[in-house]
Amino acid sequence: MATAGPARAGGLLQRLPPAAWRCGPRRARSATACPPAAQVRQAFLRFFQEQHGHRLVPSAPVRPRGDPGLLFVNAGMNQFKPIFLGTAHPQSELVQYQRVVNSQKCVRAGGKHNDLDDVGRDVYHHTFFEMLGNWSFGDYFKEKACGMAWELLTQVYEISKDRLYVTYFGGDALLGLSPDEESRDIWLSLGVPPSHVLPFPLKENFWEMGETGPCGPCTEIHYDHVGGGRHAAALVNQDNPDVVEIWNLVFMQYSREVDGSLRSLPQHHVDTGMGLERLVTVLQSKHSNYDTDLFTPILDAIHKSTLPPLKHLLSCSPLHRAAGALVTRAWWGGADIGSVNMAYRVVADHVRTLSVCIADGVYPGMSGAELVLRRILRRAVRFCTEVLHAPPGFLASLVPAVVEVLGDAYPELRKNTDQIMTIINDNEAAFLSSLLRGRRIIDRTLQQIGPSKFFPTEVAWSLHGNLGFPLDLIDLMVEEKGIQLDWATLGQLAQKDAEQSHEQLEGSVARLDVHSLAQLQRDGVPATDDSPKYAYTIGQDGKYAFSFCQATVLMLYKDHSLQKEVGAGQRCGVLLDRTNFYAEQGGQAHDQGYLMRLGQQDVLFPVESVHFSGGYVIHEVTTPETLRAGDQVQLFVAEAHRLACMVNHTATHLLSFALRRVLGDRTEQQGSHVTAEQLRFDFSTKAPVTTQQLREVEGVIQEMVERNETVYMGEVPLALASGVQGLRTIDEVYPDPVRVVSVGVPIESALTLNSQAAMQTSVELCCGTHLLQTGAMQDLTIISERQLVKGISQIIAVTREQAKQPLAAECLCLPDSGLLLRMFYF
Ligand SMILES: Nc1ncnc2c1ncn2[C@@H]1O[C@H](COP(=O)(O)OP(=O)(O)OP(=O)(O)O)[C@@H](O)[C@H]1O
Ligand SMILES: [Zn+2]
Repeated sequence: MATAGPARAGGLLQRLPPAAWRCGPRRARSATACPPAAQVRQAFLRFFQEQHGHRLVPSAPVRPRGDPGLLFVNAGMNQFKPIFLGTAHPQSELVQYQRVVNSQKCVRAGGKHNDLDDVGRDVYHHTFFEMLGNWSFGDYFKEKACGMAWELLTQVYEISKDRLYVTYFGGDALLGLSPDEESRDIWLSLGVPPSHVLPFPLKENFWEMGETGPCGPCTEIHYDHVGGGRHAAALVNQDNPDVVEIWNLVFMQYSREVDGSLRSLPQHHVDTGMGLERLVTVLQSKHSNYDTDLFTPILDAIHKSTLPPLKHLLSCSPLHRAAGALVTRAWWGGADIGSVNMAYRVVADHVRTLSVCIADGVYPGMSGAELVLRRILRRAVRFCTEVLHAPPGFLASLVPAVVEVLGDAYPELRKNTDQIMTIINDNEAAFLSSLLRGRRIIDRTLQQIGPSKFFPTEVAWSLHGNLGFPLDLIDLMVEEKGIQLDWATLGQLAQKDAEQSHEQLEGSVARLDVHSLAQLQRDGVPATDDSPKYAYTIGQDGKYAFSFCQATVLMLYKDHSLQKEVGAGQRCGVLLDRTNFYAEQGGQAHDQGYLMRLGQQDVLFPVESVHFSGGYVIHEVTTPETLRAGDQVQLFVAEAHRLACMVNHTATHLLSFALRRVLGDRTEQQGSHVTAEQLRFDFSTKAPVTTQQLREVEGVIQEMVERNETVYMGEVPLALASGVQGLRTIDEVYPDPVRVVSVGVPIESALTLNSQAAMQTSVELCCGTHLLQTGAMQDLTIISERQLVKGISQIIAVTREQAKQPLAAECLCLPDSGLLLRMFYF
């Protein structure tokens, strides 16, 4: 399909005032005539949705779903990763996506994409930003993608063409990759002058998802903020604030293999991302993102309540940036004008990030994304207090300004404003008091070490780990006394930490890669029939009988490839036509057990883990003997372990219901994890939970257990289930049809229109395995309840015999983590 002409583009924006788009850099600069950011965002979405048949998909929360390698959602493509990897559930909506458009909340403040250090120093990198993107999943490719991008920028947004430069992949001899001449020629054919079409090497113009996985050449669009007929090609990709990348179009056509080689992907995809803040800066004829209406209300709010004057704030010349870089090391001792400007930018940026993260359920904490958020908060607090001399509570007071800017696009901010402010205030108070404590520890240590060049590494590491002190802050504090941190040793410790968490992540996982998944689909291998996991009954005596399951080995998976045979002593994934093993998902631990080859009763193949990927269940085993495709196996699930998981999973549903009953309807589940030993349940609550309330919660559960209520389970269309009032869902992507679990009320009654059942008992969307009657739970005891942060609590509970045992009194102290911990002794 040819790209739409100007007439259609004009039609697209017909509801926008014509003047709104007439403030390009070469036109009159009038703040009022500039398109507000909201219109810019809207025009992007409408262009792809209405003119080019894309489906509008809402922004995913910034807390990643099912991607343990990722701290925050950092690009629009994250939520579509299962499509690129081929792991999307065959019954999920994802597999139907062909053309998609969205505006994604992104955080780049840790992990691979970490722009934290640039924030405040330049005027176009933020820790939180919005990425506008359009996607093709096996649909259009390079020509249409470039054509639409060019049309949007030059005809709809009316950006002058002579300010735009495009880059393409210039090839890589080592990898044997030729230049992406296809993209180059497309740009030329669109009328971009050859002097504006520039080749760049792998580093700039080849995009990779990670060390392995989908990748491909990209083509980027850069904008020259100076213009005036100059030729700025030499400034492209030079980190020059005058010539900035605005849009990146990635063409996913390869996958990087473990051995470093590249293989063609089964399907070619387009993944694009344009920073809204940078685009709005261009369209509002500004030079700095902080000068646009995405930031000015926040900067005004800072200005109104702080003493230092707002000077040169919005223009960040290279000179200013250099000054900014210098003062970061100096401002601890006192403020200067450069750091005031930087402080405004840092605080405005960080309060946006904090607001968005907290609204999406990431709270400042002790590890992973939570820890990163805590550092962001502490960095913001330091700038507020040390540079802007703002009183406690100042940072949180900026949240309404953030909500004013972003609340229409992301209503969750409006919904959670109070909670965001409370959490920021609580954490600020904890930090300020730990600053005092840290200062005392540092002073005492300095007195004790006598004449020494270095500050003791173990003290610094512990201040860093336990009190959340940034190492550079400790460095500045000891530097005043002429002492240094031993950065070499600290670097080794940090490296060790990173390696450990990497190993934990990579360790046990047996997941099918994109090629194997595509090959299985190509070969017509059906998704694993795992319905036997639900095949169990309960006898008169209340005992559970699990049905027997026999299956055929369809394929083995080892060294990232599908194999027909695996020799003895090898660790591999076993793909069967059917299984009764529960694969780790939905917060429930995977089953344990073993496989046995038919007719060979003396050789057990213990199952170490069970994973689910693209509809296939993979059993991870270390083979005691050769295993081949076609072998018949019997499956033995460890029944006691499975039953314990079932008890605890059903208990989790009852707990969720009972908490809502006792604490009110606004109690929302934030996360849960069910193992055979215990259950963990995180939930939001307005006020701290009292001991009395916890006893009531246990009482509600006890009644449901004593009534030995039937647990009804069944599959229903997702649309039907999600419309039910009071139904418990968590922000997960559910398959369609979806499984519903209802306690005491048959599914049909629970889901009828106007049914109050979901308000009066536990009705949840859930794929877990559950008891058939609540009686087997016997008892439930909450063994700990603690507040993770104000507004979010975590309960750990045990059931059956364990619930009846008296607990040993134990006192847990967390070093100044801002956590309130309570243990209950029964
Ligand atoms: N930290 C950020 N703050 C604001 N916008 C960003 C940031 N990082 C990326 N973007 C925007 O998202 C688009 C796509 O992201 P991509 O990963 O290609 O950027 P990038 O190559 O990291 O950008 P840069 O090289 O400028 O840091 C960019 O073209 C830019 O407009
Ligand atoms: Zn569940």
